[in-house]
Amino acid sequence: MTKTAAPLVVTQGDPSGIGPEILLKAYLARDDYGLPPFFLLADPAHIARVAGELQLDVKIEATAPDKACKTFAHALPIVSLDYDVRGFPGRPDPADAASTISAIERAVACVVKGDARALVTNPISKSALYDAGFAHPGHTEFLATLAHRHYGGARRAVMMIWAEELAVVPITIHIPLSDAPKRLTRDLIVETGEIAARDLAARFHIEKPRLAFAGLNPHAGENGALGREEIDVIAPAIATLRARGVEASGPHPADTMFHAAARATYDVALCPTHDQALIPIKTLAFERGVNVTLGLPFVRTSPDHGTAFDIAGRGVADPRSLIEAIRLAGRIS
Ligand SMILES: NC(=O)c1ccc[n+]([C@@H]2O[C@H](COP(=O)([O-])OP(=O)(O)OC[C@H]3O[C@@H](n4cnc5c(N)ncnc54)[C@H](O)[C@@H]3O)[C@@H](O)[C@H]2O)c1
Ligand SMILES: N[C@H](C(=O)O)[C@H](O)COP(=O)(O)O
Repeated sequence: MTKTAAPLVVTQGDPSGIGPEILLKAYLARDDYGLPPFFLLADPAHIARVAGELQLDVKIEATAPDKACKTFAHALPIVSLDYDVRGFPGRPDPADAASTISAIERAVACVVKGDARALVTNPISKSALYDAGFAHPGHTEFLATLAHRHYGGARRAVMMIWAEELAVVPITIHIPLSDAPKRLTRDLIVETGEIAARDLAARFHIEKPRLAFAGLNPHAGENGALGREEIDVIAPAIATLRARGVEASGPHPADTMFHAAARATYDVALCPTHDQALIPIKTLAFERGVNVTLGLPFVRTSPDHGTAFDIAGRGVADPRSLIEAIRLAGRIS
């Protein structure tokens, strides 16, 4: 199958979360949003159960990846994971962890083989997977490991959350906040900036991406009086990036770089810590934001929200972030 003709592959995510529901709703909205064909990696019996319970009138067809595009017009194509998924809404079950992990591994294998052009992941519960022995902090880091497994070489995956009005990159991701200053090295900042600049040019067709770096400390350190990371680590990394031809500015005070006029001056904001980056985007565009993994030899997108166990099974989950994730994966792959 040629890459552009191939469908997207979507993972089940945690089957006790809202993933199955928003996927069914996205399929029902496929024509309204002009979605490219996709298939789901899941247990067809479980997805049929969710559709029945939520009264979502979706025809489901178990199929193979090469039949998915044809099936997509009249039924939701599901490639079976070969697990009997329990997926009771709102109650993550350790017995389902293997199927959740398998879906991610198989989705990457599908993309590597050319059976799919890009992967879209439904949310996983990190703590539920950790309890089951999953050794990776999140999708982003796991996908770097899978890329290494398939393609070899050192692989670094960079998280970006994207919406029309703002794109953000957390430079450190799934680590305790107290560890972030220690992990924030010049090399990490330079590598993250180079990956972001390269993929924004290659995949988002921004000719000369403008990167804006946030400081770590209040007021970006106030010339060293409120912390020295800006002077000792972040500014030298920005200077290195500039010397390598990347358009980089900062370090900017993190609290004042997200208002509309400031946002107009850059294409992506890179922040030392996870929440510095994710709070502004999830405040501005929670229902539309897309998590995109940069730096990999394949495209992966995901909704910007999590498993939402508190509303799973109630039929009220908003599918728009997943819909935008599917659209973006189609656009940039
Ligand atoms: N891509 C991913 O796999 C991903 C992303 C973020 C969080 N998570 C995981 O999700 C779990 C729960 O995280 P959380 O509670 O911080 O965030 P969450 O996004 O699951 O939920 C936060 C709040 O937003 C609401 N919400 C989320 N998505 C919604 C939707 N589509 N429609 C309507 N309301 C929605 C929830 O009901 C909840 O009140 C955690 O284990 C976390 O690790 C996974
Ligand atoms: N850090 C992300 C967020 O808070 O939205 C989320 O946990 C997803 O991370 P992965 O895509 O690495 O699972």
